[in-house]
Formats: sequence, C-alpha cells, structure tokens
Amino acid sequence: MENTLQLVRNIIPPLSSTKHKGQDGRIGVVGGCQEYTGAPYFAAISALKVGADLSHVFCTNAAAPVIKAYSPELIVHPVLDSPGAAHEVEKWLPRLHALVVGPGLGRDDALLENVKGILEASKARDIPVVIDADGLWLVAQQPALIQGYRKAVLTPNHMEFSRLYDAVFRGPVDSDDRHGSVLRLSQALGNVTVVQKGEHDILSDGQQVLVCSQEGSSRRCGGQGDLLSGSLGVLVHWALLAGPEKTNGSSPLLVAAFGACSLTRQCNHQAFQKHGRSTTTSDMIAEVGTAFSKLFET
Ligand SMILES: NC(=O)C1=CN([C@@H]2O[C@H](COP(=O)(O)OP(=O)(O)OC[C@H]3O[C@@H](n4cnc5c(N)ncnc54)[C@H](OP(=O)(O)O)[C@@H]3O)[C@@H](O)[C@H]2O)[C@@H](O)CC1
Ligand SMILES: Nc1ncnc2c1ncn2[C@@H]1O[C@H](COP(=O)(O)OP(=O)(O)OP(=O)(O)O)[C@@H](O)[C@H]1O
Ligand SMILES: [Mg+2]
Repeated sequence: MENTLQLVRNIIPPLSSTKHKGQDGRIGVVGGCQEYTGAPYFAAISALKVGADLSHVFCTNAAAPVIKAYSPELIVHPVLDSPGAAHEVEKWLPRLHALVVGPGLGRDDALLENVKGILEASKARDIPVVIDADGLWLVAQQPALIQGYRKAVLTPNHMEFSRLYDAVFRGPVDSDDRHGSVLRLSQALGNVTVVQKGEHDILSDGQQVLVCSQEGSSRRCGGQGDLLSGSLGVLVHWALLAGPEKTNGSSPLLVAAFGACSLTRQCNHQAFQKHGRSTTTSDMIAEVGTAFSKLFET
C-alpha cells in the first residue's frame, strides 16, 4: 500500500505561480437527468476539490438549472437530450483533459445513444475516460464501445461488475476469486483499467492487480462512488502527464485509480469520525482537502 501511495505522490503536479488557469485540469462530467442531479454534482465538485481548475457538467435540459443552483463553481451545459448532443459536447473536447461518463445519467435509450457518440468522439481524440454508473450500463450493452481503449477506466460497484462480467463472459462471476475476475475482465476488454469497488477495492490493468484497503468506515451512503469517479478524472489526467517514469513502470492509470480509491476511503473515514451514522457524501467532500494532504502531501 505505502509503495503505491508513493507512486501517487509522484504524479501530483506541484502548485506553481507560473501556471495558468486550466493547466492543472479541465474535467468534463457527462451525466445528470430528471431523476439524478446529485451524482454529477458530487463527481464534478470532487474534481475541483482534488485540484482541477475547471469542471464542466454535460447534462439534460431539466437537470441543468438544478445542478447550477447547487454550485456557482461548476460550468453546466444543458445539451445531453438535444438532437445534436454529441456534436455539442465534441465542440468542448479539445479543451478538456478527461471525461467522467455516467454519474446520474439514467438509462433512457435516446440519452445513451447520444453518450455513445460522445464516447466515440473522445476515443477519436485520445481523451481519457472514466466510466461509472449508467455509463457502465451502456458498456455492458455494447462492450465494443471501449474494447481495447487503453485510456478508459471502469469503476463498477458490486452490481455493475456482475453485469459487465456477465455481458463479457456470458456467465456469473466466481465470487471466490475476485482478483482473478477483475484481471480477466480487464484482459478480455483489451486492458482497460477496471476498479471493482467494495470492502476492499480490487484494481487491474490486465497485467497487475492492486488492492486498496485504506481504512474507510461502515457507512454506505449513496454518492461515494461519484466522489471516486470525479477525483479519478483529475488523477488520470495528472498520471498521464507524469508518464510511466514517475510510476516506476506501473500503468499511470492504475496508479491514478489507486489514488482515487485511497482518497475516497480516507474521506469516508474522516467524515465518519465527525458525523458517525449521519455521514453523507457532502460531509465526505468537505474532507477532500485534509484527506488529500494526509495521504499525498506528507
Ligand atoms: N444523489 C444522487 O443523485 C445519486 C445518484 N446515483 C445514481 O443512481 C443511478 C443508479 O445507480 P445505482 O448504483 O443505484 O445502480 P445499480 O448499481 O444498478 O444498483 C442498483 C441496486 O443494486 C444493488 N446493489 C448495489 N450495491 C450492491 C452491493 N455492494 N451488493 C449487493 N447489491 C448491491 C442494490 O439492490 P437492492 O439492495 O435494492 O437489492 C441497488 O439498489 C446512477 O445514475 C447513479 O449515478 C448514485 O450515484 C447515488 C447518488
Ligand atoms: N464494504 C465496504 N467497506 C468499505 N468501503 C467500501 C465498502 N463498499 C464500498 N466501499 C467504498 O465506497 C466507495 C464507493 O463504493 P460503492 O460500492 O458504494 O460505489 P457506488 O455504489 O458506485 O456508489 P454511488 O452511491 O456513488 O453510486 C469506494 O471508495 C469503496 O472503496
Ligand atoms: Mg455508483
């Protein structure tokens, strides 16, 4: 654990008075619909709190005023349910360093079709993508969408992992072999990075398997996975900038994922110390700054 945390420390860009706004990360979150506005907010604000300079949300028309009202710090585009959605997002892609696809997206077929176009445009531009929540629902329907795209990281929870595994292998997960299952899924998808969240997080790029057991808590409020995927959007960008020299030969994306898992669990731990059973994801987001310093700046 400690060795991998050191690799995470190596990819963090120094704060410097010579940098301009945007250099430490411009992240886009694709998600947010009528039902779910919290999830894209949690992901986008977490990206900012970890250290990105700008955080965009691409959501449906109905979700946009709600998300804007949560925070003046987010840039919100009400485009996801418009006929030219993929084109609208594509216009922004040259200015974005990473996309987080799925938090609060929902499962409406027309929206998912638009997101398919966004994923294809992102791959064509070589933009790293973190795929979570309903983005994983889409990938389970069409694994070819990310097959072999090495700048993709998938962050399934227990259910999402089973669904993906079943879609790829046409059979259930062997629950006695979590390491092997994560490794095999990554390999079968052409070495995309897979992060299976749970009591311990299991991470693989199809070559290495890492386990993150950073102490969290027993509190399982909704939204913790959104904090993880938003944080990972920034860390993925930083890791790719730093390159494998800084990660001692390990995959930069795997190191980034380990960083996001450790950070999320540490936020959960700290928030639980203060709030106990009433801990919510907003309490965890309030801990991002101190958790980050404790893990990565000591
Ligand atoms: N505030 C907001 O706006 C938030 C919005 N969110 C958004 O909601 C959307 C749907 O996401 P999701 O995670 O609810 O969908 P999915 O994974 O299909 O789970 C459905 C069912 O699976 C089960 N289950 C889950 N974990 C399990 C486990 N470890 N072990 C065993 N079973 C487990 C459990 O079933 P049950 O216990 O009811 O049988 C659960 O009810 C998505 O857009 C997401 O971003 C969230 O981000 C939260 C904050
Ligand atoms: N049993 C557990 N013990 C400790 N930590 C856990 C446990 N289950 C999940 N976590 C941690 O909680 C975080 C979110 O994982 P979870 O499985 O709840 O994601 P999720 O279902 O996608 O969340 P969300 O509600 O945001 O959709 C991860 O950092 C994971 O390490
Ligand atoms: Mg989730």
